Amino acid sequence: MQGFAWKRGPAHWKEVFPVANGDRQSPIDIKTEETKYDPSLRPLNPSYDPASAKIILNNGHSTSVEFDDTVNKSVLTGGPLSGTYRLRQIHFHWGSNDEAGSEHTVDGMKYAAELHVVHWNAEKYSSFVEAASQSDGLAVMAVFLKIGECNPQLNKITDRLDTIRIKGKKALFTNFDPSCLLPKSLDYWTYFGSLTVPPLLESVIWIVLREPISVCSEQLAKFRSLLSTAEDEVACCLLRNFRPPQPLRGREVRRN
Ligand SMILES: NS(=O)(=O)c1ccc(S(=O)(=O)NCc2cccs2)s1
Ligand SMILES: [Zn+2]
Repeated sequence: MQGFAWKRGPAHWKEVFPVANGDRQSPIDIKTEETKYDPSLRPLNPSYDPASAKIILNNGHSTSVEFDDTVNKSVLTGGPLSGTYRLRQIHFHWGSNDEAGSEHTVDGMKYAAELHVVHWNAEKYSSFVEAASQSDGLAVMAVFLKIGECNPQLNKITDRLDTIRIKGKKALFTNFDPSCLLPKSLDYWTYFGSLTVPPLLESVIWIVLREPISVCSEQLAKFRSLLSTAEDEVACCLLRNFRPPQPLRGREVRRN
């Protein structure tokens, strides 16, 4: 059934995952005038070991780089977080053209794409799956990709996509520190939300960086050339994979 919900798109996810209508769903539109400065928020402290990177994968819904999360080798601390969150994977969201593709929006503005750096609370929970069902289980750092200059760091990912075009394909991918995809400033907005894909679990502390990184059309075209279909299926390109903004339901968005 999950595959069916996926295929019919975000508007139908509530038929299989009723939490889609929950009161802490993601993404959201960030209305900058309504964000609240919080002096208790600390600087973000990502600390990643490039040796943690393991594989690059096409799961049919996005492309991800998966990391070794069996030990605290690559972690995120600081910011709004209590304790140490372990790096699990990174992935991207994009659209069918350069005018849309991000999941979060800023005062209604869509960026061309969005990078998600996914971490889990390994201090409190014994596995990623357990953490993913807890209100403080996951921490996802979101980075906007703004159309402009080609991003040489992003080429480390886009140059490998032709080897994982088909859904389910994976390839070795190591010696990669995702900090190379972060902007100069680590200033952020933060709010309590959810996974933006099924099962839409409301277990994510979102940390949205305010400064975007650049991406060019040619690099985005490589993401769109990935297939959402497996070897034995009629080929279908993964042209878009972003969920639109969801109701804020009274939540506060804080900034450092
Ligand atoms: N867009 S997003 O950052 O909200 C993510 C998308 C996929 C994520 S995952 O790879 O961590 N799996 C999430 C899970 C699947 C089953 C139990 S949890 S996180
Ligand atoms: Zn995501």
